[in-house]
Amino acid sequence: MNSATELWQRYQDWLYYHEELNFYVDISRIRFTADFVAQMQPKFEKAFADMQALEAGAIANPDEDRMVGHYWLRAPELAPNESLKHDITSTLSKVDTFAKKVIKGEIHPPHAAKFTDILSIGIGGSALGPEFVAQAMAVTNPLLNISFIDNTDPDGIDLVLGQLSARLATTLVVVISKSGGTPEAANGMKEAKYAYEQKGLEFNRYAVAITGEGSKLDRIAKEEGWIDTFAMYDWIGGRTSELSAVGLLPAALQGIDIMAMLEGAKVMDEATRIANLKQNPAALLALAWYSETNGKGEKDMVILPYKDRLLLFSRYLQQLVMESLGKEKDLDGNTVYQGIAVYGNKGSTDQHAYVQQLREGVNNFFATFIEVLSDRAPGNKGPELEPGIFAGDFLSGFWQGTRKALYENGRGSITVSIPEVSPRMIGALIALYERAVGLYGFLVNVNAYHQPGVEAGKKAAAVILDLQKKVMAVLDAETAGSASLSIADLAHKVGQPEAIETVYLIVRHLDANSRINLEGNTGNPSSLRVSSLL
Ligand SMILES: O=P(O)(O)OC[C@H]1O[C@](O)(CO)[C@@H](O)[C@@H]1O
Repeated sequence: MNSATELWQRYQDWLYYHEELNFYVDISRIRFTADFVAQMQPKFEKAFADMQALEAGAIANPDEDRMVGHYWLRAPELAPNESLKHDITSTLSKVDTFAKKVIKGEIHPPHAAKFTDILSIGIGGSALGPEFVAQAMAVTNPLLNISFIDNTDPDGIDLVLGQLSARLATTLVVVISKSGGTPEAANGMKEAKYAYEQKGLEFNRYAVAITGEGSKLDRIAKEEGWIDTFAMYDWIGGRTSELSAVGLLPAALQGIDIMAMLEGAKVMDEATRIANLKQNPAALLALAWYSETNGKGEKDMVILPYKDRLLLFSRYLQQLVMESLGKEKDLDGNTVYQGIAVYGNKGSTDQHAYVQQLREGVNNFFATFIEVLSDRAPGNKGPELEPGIFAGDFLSGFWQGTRKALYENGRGSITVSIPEVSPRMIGALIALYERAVGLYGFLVNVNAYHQPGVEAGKKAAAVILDLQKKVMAVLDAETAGSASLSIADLAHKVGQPEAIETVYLIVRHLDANSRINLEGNTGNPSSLRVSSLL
């Protein structure tokens, strides 16, 4: 299948086009055969049926005993009961009203007519969607500027708060955490609160929360009298929450048309509900993924949007795909080590970074190009760079050239083409990938809606913080004055001689931040003597 004529035929045979959205999916450059499609047919029939049950309210996340309802966010009429419908519509209208009031100045900071900035605090699904959408829809002069704290890196927090310092008194803080207990989000909130207090500002008059009802964050927000709280429901997973209050409130505050985002997702949902492989763009993606990875994650998914605005799409998809599919066990309890690794930034920039390896190196990936048909805002043609050639022509040429060069060297690619980057298209893209991941999860028989592996890291971190508290207590009790301890003695005295390496790493970090005294050579742990600052 290599002659140009054959490829052109394959392109036409497999091209998916959604007329209303002007949205294309091309999987012709994935080398699957008709036999493979026939073999996959029964699996898809089951996946379509499973997906239908999920949308009807089945417990699709058995471990957490949860329904999976992100599709209802853009079609509340499909929610399985009246109370859920009411939750969706009332939250949406609350988000819309609140954002309009903030933009008009009807909700304003205590000592100014209007908010100028938004500081969004959250991590994972409570940050990646809002960050992606903010960058995708950025404008030169926004109504409100948005900044993000999405980590517990103190230096990163200082940078963001430092940049906001002169405008903190007109900055609205949006704390987002579904569980309301994620340490990074909680720390970001505490650090922001401290910065407000340092300036004599009452934090509660600047803060709103988006969180599950009754969560720790919800209780804090209510007890402290924050401006408002917005509900996050247990049937919405973090990584599929961009079209809930989590993504819609930050977007609406920036003046982004959230109804268009929801509409784009709704139209895409209708298209991806069709139980027919060739007519369903999400099923086509899942088919291509399965073909490339053998249904076992054997190749990585490289996301290459040829559009700066879509730079963060790969990071957004990284969580959506990897947290959903990256599972040790399948739904029957077999050990399967499933998943598909996702990475990428943007073209043509990446052509000058890692595309060399993609073209010629280890063949362990398939590419997904995102092509945006319109180059610039309407009416802005830009300068002619060469006779008859504009900057966007280069971008398009580079994309086509890379697609061709990869294919010729036996490397597969998918191309998703959209007319422009708009709220409607963002909604459609999100809905397309949510459905593709869901269908693929059913194809490979994993629970795509839980993330048990993340808990292991969180628990291990809690153990280390606990050990650090013990280390400090021992140092304060035993080394105040002139005494000091070796690392081995210290580990022994905290009652965990086996954790000597952890004790060393804790001590080295404390020393680098001037919180203890350390003598000796840090590169030679056995030479060290540790003591308290007391
Ligand atoms: O919104 P929360 O509860 O703070 O969780 C943030 C993120 O943490 C995770 O639970 C684990 O990384 C994600 O699934 C989630 O998006």
